[in-house]
Amino acid sequence: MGREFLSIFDDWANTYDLSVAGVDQQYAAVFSNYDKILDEVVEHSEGNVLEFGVGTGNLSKKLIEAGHSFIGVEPSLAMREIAKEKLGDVEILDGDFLSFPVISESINTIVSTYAFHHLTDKEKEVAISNFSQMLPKDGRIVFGDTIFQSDQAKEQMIEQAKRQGYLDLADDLQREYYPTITVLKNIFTLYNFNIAFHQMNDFVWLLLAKKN
Ligand SMILES: C[S@@+](CC[C@H](N)C(=O)[O-])C[C@H]1O[C@@H](n2cnc3c(N)ncnc32)[C@H](O)[C@@H]1O
Repeated sequence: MGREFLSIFDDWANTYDLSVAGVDQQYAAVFSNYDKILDEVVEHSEGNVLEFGVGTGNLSKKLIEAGHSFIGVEPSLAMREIAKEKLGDVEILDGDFLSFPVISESINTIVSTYAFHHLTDKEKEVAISNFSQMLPKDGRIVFGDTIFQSDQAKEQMIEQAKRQGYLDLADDLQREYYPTITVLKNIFTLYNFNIAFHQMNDFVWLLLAKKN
């Protein structure tokens, strides 16, 4: 469950860091301000951090450099191998948002960038329910991901991508489960979080949630 896009990431792993640098024109706007987005996630993280969808380890590296105790979870073997090359002796577990090894350390902040949209909205709710149980009072969730202000805004972005000839991007926006702000607000509120959103580029928003 939630792992149906894994082969895409196994294939993308070797060139992923070129994409985030903006080399792939189709995704340049999605990855615009990439470093700033990761820096903001680090800025809002506190204490022991658990990251999902580590990818090639770019956010992990910044969290470790900022002095956080860190555990990563990543389902793609190819991505885990690149992250381990980059990070050295760091714990990166084989797992995903819904299914991962038992974490015995107490966690203060759960983070993720460009990954939560791989879950359907129903699966997102299951994940947040579980994270709410894992986190203490004032525990945080800090996500950066593509989020839309409305279904209509999402449709407009898909049409714009088609007009620009960005057909991979248009397919991606239609295939994966990019949520609206309203859907996320409802889920996080239901599971006892206060939540705020900040827009980081035309696609990506920072989601800041604190457990009551
Ligand atoms: C676009 S990359 C983002 C990588 C990194 N977080 C970053 O910001 O550059 C998405 C990552 O999420 C991982 N992923 C895919 N499905 C997932 C799931 N269900 N749970 C956790 N991670 C998942 C992919 O393997 C990939 O490494």
